[in-house]
Amino acid sequence: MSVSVGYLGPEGSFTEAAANAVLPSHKCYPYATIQACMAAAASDEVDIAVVPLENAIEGSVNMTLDYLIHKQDIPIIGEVTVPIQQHLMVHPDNEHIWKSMNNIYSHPQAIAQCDDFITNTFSHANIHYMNSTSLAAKDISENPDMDGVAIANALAAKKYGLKIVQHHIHDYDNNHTRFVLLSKQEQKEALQPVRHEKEKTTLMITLPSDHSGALHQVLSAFAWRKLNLSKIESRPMKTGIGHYFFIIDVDHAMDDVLIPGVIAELEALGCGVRILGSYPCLLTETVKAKPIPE
Ligand SMILES: O=C(O)C(=O)Cc1ccccc1
Repeated sequence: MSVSVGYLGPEGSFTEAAANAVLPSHKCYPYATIQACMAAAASDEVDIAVVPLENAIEGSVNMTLDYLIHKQDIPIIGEVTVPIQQHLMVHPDNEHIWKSMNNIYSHPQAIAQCDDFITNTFSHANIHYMNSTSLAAKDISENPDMDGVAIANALAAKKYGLKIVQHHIHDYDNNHTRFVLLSKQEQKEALQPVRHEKEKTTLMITLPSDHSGALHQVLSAFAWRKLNLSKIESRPMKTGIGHYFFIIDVDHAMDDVLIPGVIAELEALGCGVRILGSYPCLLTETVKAKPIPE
């Protein structure tokens, strides 16, 4: 059965590439912002939303995390990590004058991933933050007089007929972004053909106020059960200085014993616990091998 998939558009974004990599045979629909894409999944306009959550160079995509925490409780049903290559591209009319152009357009994460390159090569330029890298590429392609360059991926350059003038301009080689799949349904059928390496559970935890050693006790609840944590991050509760949620990724699927045991222990400490999802870490290159003929 085919499902509908929303992604941060327009076509040619990194998010579209991630969505196509894991759900290649499903229809994908572009949304102008991360929030609009998540809202589409919350209102059942699409079955699954694919949005960026974390980048190896720049850290969390706070927009995504905060929407999940504060706006809509849409479970994480899968994650996929993909390599990210940033390139500098211009309208073909401007191929030979790109160094003198005065405006750089891209998504804030892409701008941040290329900070050294921008500082060294474009210190004179104005930076324009766009909703996505592909929107930046599209705008440049439609406006040769914009006096600008875009930072985006090779797919966007191809799709919008732009000329890549500098390849691989991200500051660190190992540039990866982790995208999450969000859905109100489990979507077992859609995900069943996609191989995965392991499972994770993401929890949002609030500490009891003014309780010394509370975070230490929270971490002990995972430690003595030998549950490995792959991420811990604090995000503001937005209720006052010093009020934080902790978002914790556990390298373990929701089960009947260990994770419920942790949650019960944390609640006994006075913590609030919300499960943001328990989900497979999907592998991109693989759609399940064809069955061997009998
Ligand atoms: O702007 C895009 O193309 C996105 O999909 C968001 C993004 C930006 C930079 C790195 C990874 C994802």
